[in-house]
Amino acid sequence: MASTFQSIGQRSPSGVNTGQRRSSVLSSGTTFSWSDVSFSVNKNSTKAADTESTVILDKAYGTLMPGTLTAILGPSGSGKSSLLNILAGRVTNSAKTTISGTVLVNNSSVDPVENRANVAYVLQDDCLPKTTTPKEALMFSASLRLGVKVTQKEKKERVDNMLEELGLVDCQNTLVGDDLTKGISGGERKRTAIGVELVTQPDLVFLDEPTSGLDSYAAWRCVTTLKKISREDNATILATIHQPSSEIFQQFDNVIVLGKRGRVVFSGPVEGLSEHFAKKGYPNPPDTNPSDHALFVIMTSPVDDQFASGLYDNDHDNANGGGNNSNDGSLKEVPLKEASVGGSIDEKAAPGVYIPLIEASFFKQFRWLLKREIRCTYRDAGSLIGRFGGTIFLNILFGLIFLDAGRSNDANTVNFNNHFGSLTLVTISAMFGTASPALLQFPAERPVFLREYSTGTYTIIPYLFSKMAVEAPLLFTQSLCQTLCTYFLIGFQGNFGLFVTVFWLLGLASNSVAICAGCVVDDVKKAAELTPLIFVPQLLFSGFFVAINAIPVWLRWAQWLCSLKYTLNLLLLIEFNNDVCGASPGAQANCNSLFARNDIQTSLIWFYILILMCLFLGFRFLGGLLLINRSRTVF
Ligand SMILES: Nc1ncnc2c1ncn2[C@@H]1O[C@H](COP(=O)(O)OP(=O)(O)OP(=O)(O)O)[C@@H](O)[C@H]1O
Repeated sequence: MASTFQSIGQRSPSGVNTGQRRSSVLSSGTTFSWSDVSFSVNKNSTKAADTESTVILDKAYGTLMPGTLTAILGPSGSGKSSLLNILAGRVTNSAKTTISGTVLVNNSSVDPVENRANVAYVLQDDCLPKTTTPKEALMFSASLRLGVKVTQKEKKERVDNMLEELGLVDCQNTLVGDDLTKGISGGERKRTAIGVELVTQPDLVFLDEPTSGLDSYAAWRCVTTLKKISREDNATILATIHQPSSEIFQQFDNVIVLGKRGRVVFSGPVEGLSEHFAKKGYPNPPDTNPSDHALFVIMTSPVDDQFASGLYDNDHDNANGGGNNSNDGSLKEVPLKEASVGGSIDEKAAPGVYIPLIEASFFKQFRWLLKREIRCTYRDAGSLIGRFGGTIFLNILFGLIFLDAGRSNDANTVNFNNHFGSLTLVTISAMFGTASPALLQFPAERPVFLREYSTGTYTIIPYLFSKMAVEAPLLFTQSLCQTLCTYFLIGFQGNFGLFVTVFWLLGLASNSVAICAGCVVDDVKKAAELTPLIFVPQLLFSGFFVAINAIPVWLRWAQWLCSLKYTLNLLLLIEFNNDVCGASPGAQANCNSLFARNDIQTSLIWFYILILMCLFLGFRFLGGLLLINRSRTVF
């Protein structure tokens, strides 16, 4: 049961890593086949021998020929998406899942993970940036994914042709939008997602439910376009589909029907489906869509009867890896075991690693990403207003509540505590204000990154740099706004420029922590739930509620991870300088007590700055690693 994917880690017979051969090998059309593909889910998240497992796919097989459009059909939960994900290299063996089988590309055994870059994969969820237009999305994909041999002029032409072909000309300059922001329609969004992949003229295209959520006309139009592209570009296209109408079903050349117990019921030309069911004792009633009939039989007749009737014993038996369908729709046997000669089977091979094939240079990736990031930022006016409006409102409020608290540098302990308290609260507010936008936005943006990264559009470093290049000036402006609102009202006495700089450092570090958290969780709701876990410890180590010296020694190490603590150390040293503390012996005593309680030392100023920089860079680096790790198992 615990066998690994048989072809994992293998190279093609030529010794070339198949994940890096996008155009050279596949340009003349791709024959893609698979056999004995099994997938099971272990119930206890372990592969121990006694672990119960659920079989999702059992020795699935199929063959796709160049220039054909194939559908994967089956009842809900029959494993359509799982099969597509496995073939596209988006799912690998893990503690919870076991996958085995053989995948052949042009008769050479490949590891689907390494082969990822050769597959244009259109996800069920569109995963497009909401503040981009269809034309910009296609241009972004074409510019970064088509090699330097294609000139920018040709890329523009391809984009225009694709927009035309997909019927997106009228909405090419409308924002994509999302559930909350009105943009192009659902069908247009789906076609844009398809265009983003097809503009690179891939040989192999997989689509997960391209028609879901579309009305019947939009669905028909979508499938018709796919068929046209398969013919014109000699592309090999495979799509999972839910309950297609007769008109849509007839557009497909071939169909693979998944049935019960993870088994393949039928794999062959669309016209052969009724015949297969009739031969096994389930004749198609007149005027009934063969795909509806197939699903109806699978869902309603007793499973044992289905197996007893030989419904799953195809003419193209498993040993041969399934049937093969030529362009004219006729069946042709291809013995896959024979075809796989040259791709040795090594169960001990290391799991495949996806190394994206990047066509564009580092600077080109950075330039395009930066351009998009800037555009998305200024187009998302609501977020900008919320961010800066919130900062200004809150800090004016602090300023009014703590009005002149910073000017009372006398020996009075109450006044001193107000002065210290105002600085602490403004700093806490700065931490939340700079981290929240990233914490709430990044989980929503992450699927776009994962899709683009896994299709080799760009690498992680230009992505993180481009985000930083836009975020850093925004954080600086936010810090400046905050300081302007509080500094003069409260009457802080430290250096204004140093205040802004330290708040900015805090913003950079908090932003990194937020991005790191956004990499761990799946959605905005979970990110919001994670907020206390990230920020409450920061408050505990800030020295405001409890002095650092009062925290148990074995817990004090955690302060090293708290940017708030070092920001406060710096700000207290800037604010409670010689002018403030030296005003009277009482003021000096208060300052000394404050610094001693929180273990703050003037000689360590550069050390505190260094820690903040390390937190900023360290969490950013960790976020990058988490993102790469995610992209291995999730799209
Ligand atoms: N990683 C996983 N862990 C646990 N269960 C899984 C996993 N992947 C797939 N499954 C299960 O496998 C079954 C098939 O899922 P899959 O999404 O492939 O079905 P489907 O045919 O595409 O369904 P639908 O048509 O409803 O989208 C489901 O019961 C699903 O819960």
